[in-house]
Amino acid sequence: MKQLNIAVGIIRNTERQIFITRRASDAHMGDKWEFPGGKIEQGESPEQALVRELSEEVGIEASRYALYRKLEHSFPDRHVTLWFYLVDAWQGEPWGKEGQPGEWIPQHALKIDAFPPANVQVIEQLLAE
Ligand SMILES: Nc1nc2c([nH]c(=O)n2[C@H]2C[C@H](O)[C@@H](COP(=O)(O)OP(=O)(O)OP(=O)(O)O)O2)c(=O)[nH]1
Ligand SMILES: [Mg+2]
Repeated sequence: MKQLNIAVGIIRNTERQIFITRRASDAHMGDKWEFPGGKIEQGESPEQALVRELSEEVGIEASRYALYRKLEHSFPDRHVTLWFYLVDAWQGEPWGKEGQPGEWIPQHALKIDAFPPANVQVIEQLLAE
């Protein structure tokens, strides 16, 4: 079975809004909302992958981040380890650089069902803050 390590950014502004993006219809977990991020490549640290993915996907240069939660999830075809980082300082303004929809949403308004099942516990943690 495929084993993937994924670095993910929970980009939060001073108004406690979080920037989320929508996965492409034809991707794994298509049409689900996500925290931007992607695969940690060979030789990369999770932090390096985080900074690279946020630059590629939403056009920001992350400058302050801390590990918020690490979760494992088995999908029918793959096992993923997700490293969720809270990102609270960056340069630039996030946008859907790869053509994906993106929006700021109040932290307390996150919807568990809108995200992949691997995200349940991290969304619960954010909602409980
Ligand atoms: N980015 C992101 N991926 C998530 C989240 N929750 C979740 O289950 N995933 C899963 C979906 C995918 O199987 C995997 C992320 O892979 P990805 O498709 O974003 O990988 P990537 O950006 O490197 O893109 P590529 O190699 O396909 O071009 O993690 C999430 O909140 N954010
Ligand atoms: Mg990605």
